Amino acid sequence: MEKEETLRIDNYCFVCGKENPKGLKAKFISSNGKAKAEMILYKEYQGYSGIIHGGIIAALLDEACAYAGISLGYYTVTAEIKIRYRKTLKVGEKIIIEAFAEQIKSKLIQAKAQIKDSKDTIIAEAEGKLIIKEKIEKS
Ligand SMILES: CCCCCCCC(=O)SCCNC(=O)CCNC(=O)[C@H](O)C(C)(C)COP(=O)(O)OP(=O)(O)OC[C@H]1O[C@@H](n2cnc3c(N)ncnc32)[C@H](O)[C@@H]1OP(=O)(O)O
Repeated sequence: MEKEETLRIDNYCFVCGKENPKGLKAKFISSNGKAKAEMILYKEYQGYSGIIHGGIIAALLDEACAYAGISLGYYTVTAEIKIRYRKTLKVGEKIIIEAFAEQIKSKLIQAKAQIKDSKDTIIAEAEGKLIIKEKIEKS
């Protein structure tokens, strides 16, 4: 049987990679199944004029879910993610991205994430199903 490829982090993740010059460079902090990041998205990430592209919002929510899963000690891949876009996000607004994850089966982590603006208004929410690929070895 073919051996499964291991997941590697090489700092080039489009959302969080410090070395990806074209990435979003989001800085997540995470522990105990929770993840959080704050950032501002500029014009480079808009769709319609002045409004951040929904695909970028989805990527941030997905990443937040993954970080929440990582903080439980697992590398995962996203099997499913459902996004609810509640308000448009304006270019240049500060946002807070938060996620919460829990392991509900041996290979399945369920995660919820949301993005709020600085007035605490929910911009978008997500529910994700993450499949555990491997346990993170502590170095
Ligand atoms: C720091 C960097 C962070 C980066 C974060 C990036 C996040 C991402 O973008 S990940 C990339 C995008 N996602 C992917 O590429 C995933 C591609 N899809 C796949 O690899 C597969 O379809 C995969 C692994 C999701 C499911 O594979 P499949 O062969 O169907 O599942 P399998 O391995 O047999 O099953 C595993 C378990 O998961 C369950 N499962 C699979 N899919 C689902 C689902 N949609 N809902 C619920 N459970 C599911 C199965 O039922 C099974 O459970 P059990 O062991 O209890 O029977």
